[in-house]
Amino acid sequence: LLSLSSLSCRTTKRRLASLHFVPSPPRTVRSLATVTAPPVVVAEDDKYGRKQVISVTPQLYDYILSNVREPPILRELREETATMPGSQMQVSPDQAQLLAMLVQILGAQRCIEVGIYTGYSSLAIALVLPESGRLVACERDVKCLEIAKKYYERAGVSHKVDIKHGLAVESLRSLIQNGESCSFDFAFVDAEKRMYSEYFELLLQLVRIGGLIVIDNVLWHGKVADPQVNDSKTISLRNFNRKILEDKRISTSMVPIGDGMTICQKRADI
Ligand SMILES: C[S@@+](CC[C@H](N)C(=O)[O-])C[C@H]1O[C@@H](n2cnc3c(N)ncnc32)[C@H](O)[C@@H]1O
Repeated sequence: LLSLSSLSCRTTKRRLASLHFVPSPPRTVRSLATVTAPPVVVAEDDKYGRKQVISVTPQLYDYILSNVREPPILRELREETATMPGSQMQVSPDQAQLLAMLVQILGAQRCIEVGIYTGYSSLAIALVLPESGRLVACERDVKCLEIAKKYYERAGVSHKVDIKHGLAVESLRSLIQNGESCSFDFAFVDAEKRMYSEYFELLLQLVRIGGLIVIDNVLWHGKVADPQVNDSKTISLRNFNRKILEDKRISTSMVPIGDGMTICQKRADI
């Protein structure tokens, strides 16, 4: 989804105002990318311990993308989706690569996705699942599903994807009612932002101990860190992030990739 590099200049400038650039403060984010300043910032105050932090400028983000191995079928889907009228955000190629890596590291057999859209992230997951693996993928929009199904077919992974058409919360509840609790290795959440807490609670039942729940958009275009922004989605995400931080049932890491992803692992002692 939205790269941090494409945060609005207003938000980004505010975020960067407390930081000291080397060698000199940029006037805009674009000037960082195209003129002189390197994408390295050093925090000035003790709070950050003068730590060096990489800021992902457009130039650096181009470089990151040039180092992503994106399968041609995924690239085609991404490009077709981007040209659709009113197109929504897909995960970015670097995010898709990370999701695929996590699935492979886990040796996952059973995965869940909440929010397929046209299928970019779900296809990235299905491509790396073993032949015996299954991805239960939830989506309410039938038109998006048509595109996703077309690409699952073309990629030869249709047999690995079990589409649940409808509201995701209902699909997740019916999996629990069918006795599938603790049977999934990996879950990815990228649907209605105000429902994240509900998705998370249901997925925590469905995922096994040691399994992962990955949540997208946790930085919400930087708005979660801006006290001036208080719309309902931003407040929900802020509350969700706090809830995750305090939740002793999981280990967690917030990763500033794409629009921000939190990786949670279900702990043994819940
Ligand atoms: C940001 S898009 C997902 C993008 C997708 N992960 C990708 O990388 O291409 C969010 C999707 O969630 C779906 N969605 C939103 N609310 C939903 C709900 N309550 N139940 C099921 N799907 C939902 C939307 O229709 C939309 O397709």
